[in-house]
Amino acid sequence: MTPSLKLVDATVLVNQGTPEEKIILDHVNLTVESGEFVTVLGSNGAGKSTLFNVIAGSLKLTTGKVFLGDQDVTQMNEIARTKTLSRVFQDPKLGTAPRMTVAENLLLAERRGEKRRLRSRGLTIEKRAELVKIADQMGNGLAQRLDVATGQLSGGQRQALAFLMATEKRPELLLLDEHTAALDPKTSTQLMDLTDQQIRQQHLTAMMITHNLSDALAYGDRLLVMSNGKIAMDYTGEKKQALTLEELLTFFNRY
Ligand SMILES: Nc1ncnc2c1ncn2[C@@H]1O[C@H](COP(=O)(O)OP(=O)(O)OP(=O)(O)O)[C@@H](O)[C@H]1O
Repeated sequence: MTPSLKLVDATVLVNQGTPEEKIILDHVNLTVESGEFVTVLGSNGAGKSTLFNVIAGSLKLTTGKVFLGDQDVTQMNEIARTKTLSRVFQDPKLGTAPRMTVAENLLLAERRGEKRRLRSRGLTIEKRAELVKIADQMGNGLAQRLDVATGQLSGGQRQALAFLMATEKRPELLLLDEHTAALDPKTSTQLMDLTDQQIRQQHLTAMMITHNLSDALAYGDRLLVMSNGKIAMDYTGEKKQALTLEELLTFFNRY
């Protein structure tokens, strides 16, 4: 089977030719198989967001290649890549349109990567029932707020909506960029459980950046640790299962 993601010698050099020249992604080779759920850890400035940015196309590689499925997307811009991948950010304001209602946002997400414009008359009784069902999966009152402008939602509801929008139309690759970090512990746990459940049920390929070591251990079937723009550790299968919090802490104290 074709992997969902392949990075070949992916390198980003910034401020080229100046005293501030720096490699922020250092010859990274990474293959993520279809259906894998990968958690990504690393200290501040380790290169986690840079890794996601080059995958999503918001940052161009200096050298190397990015493949999504069997397609070489190295030269493809960020918007074109949204046909294949979706991303949820830490900030609940990103990923949803604040003046549009929850229902309108969900309708828009159904058409991710397509050129067709949103038609408000598209919300038939059947469609509404379908959206209620989708929003109800969160169990946080989102389903009762379909006609509310997204800007009026609580941070947790908005982040749940952003997650649902990212997965409503099945992405080839789902990028979760500290998507629970801005939430209170209870809401964060709720969204993390929903995340895991959706990834498993829909057999999604997902990568999740987190600073929460326990979440990185508890979720996913592979764990990457980034350091200085490189993948310093890559734990899969039984090695990931056997990994302990103490070992991870020891690793972090060393870097
Ligand atoms: N466009 C850019 N130009 C110059 N330097 C950059 C650019 N983007 C990132 N960097 C630098 O690259 C390094 C890695 O940043 P990155 O945001 O990927 O780290 P991170 O692991 O996501 O950190 P955090 O946990 O703080 O979000 C940092 O030193 C950062 O300042």
